[in-house]
Amino acid sequence: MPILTQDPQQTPGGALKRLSLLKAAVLFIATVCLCLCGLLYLQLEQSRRHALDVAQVASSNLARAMAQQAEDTFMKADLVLTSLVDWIQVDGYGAAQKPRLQKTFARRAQALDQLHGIFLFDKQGQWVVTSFDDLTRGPGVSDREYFTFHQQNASTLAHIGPALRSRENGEWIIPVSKRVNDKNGNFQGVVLAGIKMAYFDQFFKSFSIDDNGSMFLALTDGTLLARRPFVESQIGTSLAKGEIFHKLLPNAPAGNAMISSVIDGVVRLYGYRQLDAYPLVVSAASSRDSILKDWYDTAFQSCVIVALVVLGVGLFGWVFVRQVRVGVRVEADLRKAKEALKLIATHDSLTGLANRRLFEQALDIEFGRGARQSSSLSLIMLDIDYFKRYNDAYGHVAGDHCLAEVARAVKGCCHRKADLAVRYGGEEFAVLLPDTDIHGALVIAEQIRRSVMDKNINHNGSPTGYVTVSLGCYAFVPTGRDSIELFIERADAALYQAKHSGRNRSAVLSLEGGVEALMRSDR
Ligand SMILES: Nc1nc2c(ncn2[C@@H]2O[C@H](COP(=O)(O)OP(=O)(O)OP(=O)(O)O)[C@@H](O)[C@H]2O)c(=O)[nH]1
Repeated sequence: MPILTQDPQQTPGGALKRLSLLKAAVLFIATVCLCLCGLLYLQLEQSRRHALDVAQVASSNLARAMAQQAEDTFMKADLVLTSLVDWIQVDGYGAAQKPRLQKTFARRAQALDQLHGIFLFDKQGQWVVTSFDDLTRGPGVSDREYFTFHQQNASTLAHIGPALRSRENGEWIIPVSKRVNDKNGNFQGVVLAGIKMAYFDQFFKSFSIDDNGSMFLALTDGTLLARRPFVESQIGTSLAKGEIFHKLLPNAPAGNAMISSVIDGVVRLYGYRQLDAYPLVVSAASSRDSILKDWYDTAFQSCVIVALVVLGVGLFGWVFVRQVRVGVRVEADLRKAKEALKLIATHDSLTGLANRRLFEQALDIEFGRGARQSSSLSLIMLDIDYFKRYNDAYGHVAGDHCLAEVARAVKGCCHRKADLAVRYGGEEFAVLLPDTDIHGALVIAEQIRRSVMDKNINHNGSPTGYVTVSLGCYAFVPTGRDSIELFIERADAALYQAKHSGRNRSAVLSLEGGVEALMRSDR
């Protein structure tokens, strides 16, 4: 009958608690690391957005300033052209008017910094009057876009054409022109104000943008008029397929977008704006790399710090988990050692059967159980016959072997889990049979007796020639006020009777205290 006395710390539940502590530790460390990474991500994402927002406001403001400047520049040229056209249409541009016109052209051109010059062309495209002293000679401008535009369009509004090189001095200019009509509205020529591209270049340079930033002025059809950085070969190229002209302008006349340039492929944050009064678009952009340069530096430093912290926490966690694992191992070893000690303390080392200490604990428990359940408790006391002679004949070592063999036979007849085989002392054994009446006890006693006989252990000192045992059985229903000593004494008395009746037999003690039955050996 196994006695379970468990230390709560050594139960499987304790091990489970350790295991869940380990899991909790791993979970906690993983959560801390994840939280750190999450916080870093949130913080970096927030600062990245902030940097982009600031850059967005800056590029919007820049685009607004550029739009204002471009509108002022072109409006002034437009006003000059309007007054000149009015004058020419009233007075004509005959030989008599030319000197006055030339002076007026020159004065107006000098008055506006942005103007390269003012030109009047007749309906064949030949120079009539210019703001320059010398009249240019040549094949004329009938091939120029602005000239053919006015030739073919009756509109008297100012026209801004693609940038071109002046045939006067080769300077890059943006042409602003107006149609000149006769009294009947027929085409009579074109007045042109050339706006210096250098003027815009100077204006663009007055803003501080990063080395990879860009600013440009373009027609609404995407034709590039002026750009910083200035690359001559790019002037006149079309930006129509770029995202600003292709996608953004059709939806909103002003805005911001992070896009890759169609000109140089650099990713920039563009602020763009279409002018209200003229078919022009301005844009200012800072490269993404320069906007985020400080952010990249901060992000790198933060990542290094967080990586070090995560590493530290991970290392600490690893050490902690290792310690817990070592603790679990040590605890398991201790548990095994304690179990071994308990086994030593409660079992006989020679036979492996329960010792008297365990027997007494079991008796205590079974007396209580029997009383509670009103069930019969049986005890068999057995003793090897003529064992002294066996020792004398074969020696103590052989005697020990014999004892172990008999113990095996006894143990083999304890079929129920609650049955307890005990080495009571010397060559005497006891078998405690809970919930068993005297008949059952006698059956088991006989099984033990036969089992020992069946082992056929030679014993010259015994009349039978082999080792036999004598057994005494006693059974009663505990009442709760019973004496353990009396219980053992009665079984012992039955054993005494079996011995004195010739050995190799089982005896039963009746409830009245007398020996009721003797069962002889059948061999
Ligand atoms: N080898 C060995 N002998 C033991 C052990 N314990 C007790 N004995 C011996 O068992 C013998 C018991 O002898 P007795 O009490 O005279 O009984 P017996 O010779 O078996 O005679 P009956 O019981 O009357 O049949 C003694 O000689 C003890 O020394 C043990 O652990 N090992």
